[in-house]
Amino acid sequence: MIEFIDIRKIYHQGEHKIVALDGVNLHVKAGEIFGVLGQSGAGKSTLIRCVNQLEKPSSGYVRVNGQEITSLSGVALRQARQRIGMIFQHFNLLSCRTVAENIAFPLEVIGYSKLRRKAKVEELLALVGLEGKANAYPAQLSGGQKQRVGIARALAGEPNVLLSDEATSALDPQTTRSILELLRDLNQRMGLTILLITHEMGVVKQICDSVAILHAGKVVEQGSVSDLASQPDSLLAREFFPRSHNYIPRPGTVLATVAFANESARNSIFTTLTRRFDIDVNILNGSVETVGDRRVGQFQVELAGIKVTQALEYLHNSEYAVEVH
Ligand SMILES: Nc1ncnc2c1ncn2[C@@H]1O[C@H](COP(=O)(O)OP(=O)(O)OP(=O)(O)O)[C@@H](O)[C@H]1O
Repeated sequence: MIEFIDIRKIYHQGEHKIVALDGVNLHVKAGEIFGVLGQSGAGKSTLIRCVNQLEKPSSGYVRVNGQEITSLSGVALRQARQRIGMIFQHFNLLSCRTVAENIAFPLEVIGYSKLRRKAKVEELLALVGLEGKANAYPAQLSGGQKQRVGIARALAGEPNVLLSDEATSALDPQTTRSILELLRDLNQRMGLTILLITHEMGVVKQICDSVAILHAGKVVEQGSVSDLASQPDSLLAREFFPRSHNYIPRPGTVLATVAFANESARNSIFTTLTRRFDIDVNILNGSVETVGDRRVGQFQVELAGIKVTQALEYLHNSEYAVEVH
């Protein structure tokens, strides 16, 4: 659906060269919610803006809906962009236009008649839960309502791809959750492919199917969120399950991280280890998170007893991932 092929982007500032993207290869599959996570300056905005050509890559290609968008210009680019909606951190609404007029704006540009615009705006208002707000101005809306207008406007041209540029970063946690729920709902009901950039782990946790972690213009990890979260040594798991590095194993004990991606497994494992291998299990730290429809967890444990090696082997051979420190 969206393919980034060896994308490099270099900005020139006087004598200085800033390498914002350094050989990015990614594949966003149709119908998924794909998150790009990274710290400030990692290159996230540059990357997402390459999809609709708000930024031209210095080299490499971007394919959207099977079409190489990087080679398009003029009318062909405008038509391709119609299939790609975008929402922004600060909503980018026109303050002098009502909600209905903001949503109708892209429809005016593509030449819808007044009657068709009215019907489409009503449909979009209902879709984002803003019935009754057609005549309000942006200044009269809450942040969450403004983003709903942004989403309705982005969907006006009936895109099959939605780009989200830190769309919830300016919102409080509860509003963030409701906007993410709306995005998930649109993704499921309309089969909308969503590419979002964020610096918030909570966003990835709540709605992303896949994730790429960007660092200094390079992808340093990518994959399915639940797979990465259940690998003890992935960067994503390190973020999901912060570890304490203060534990010094007591003599004769082994310090290990045990990860799992199946909640029913967790309940009995430490009891099983104790009974089966006659070892002591001291849980030092750990938690369980909901990731998509899976419960994923990690525990740091201290193991003591003669059969610790056998217990670790048992874990390795079952549905746990284990890292011994
Ligand atoms: N128009 C520009 N001219 C020069 N340098 C730029 C330009 N846009 C971005 N950069 C630089 O490119 C790098 C990547 O910036 P980008 O905005 O893509 O990162 P980001 O991960 O989105 O950061 P943030 O989360 O702070 O928005 C940074 O070093 C930034 O300073």
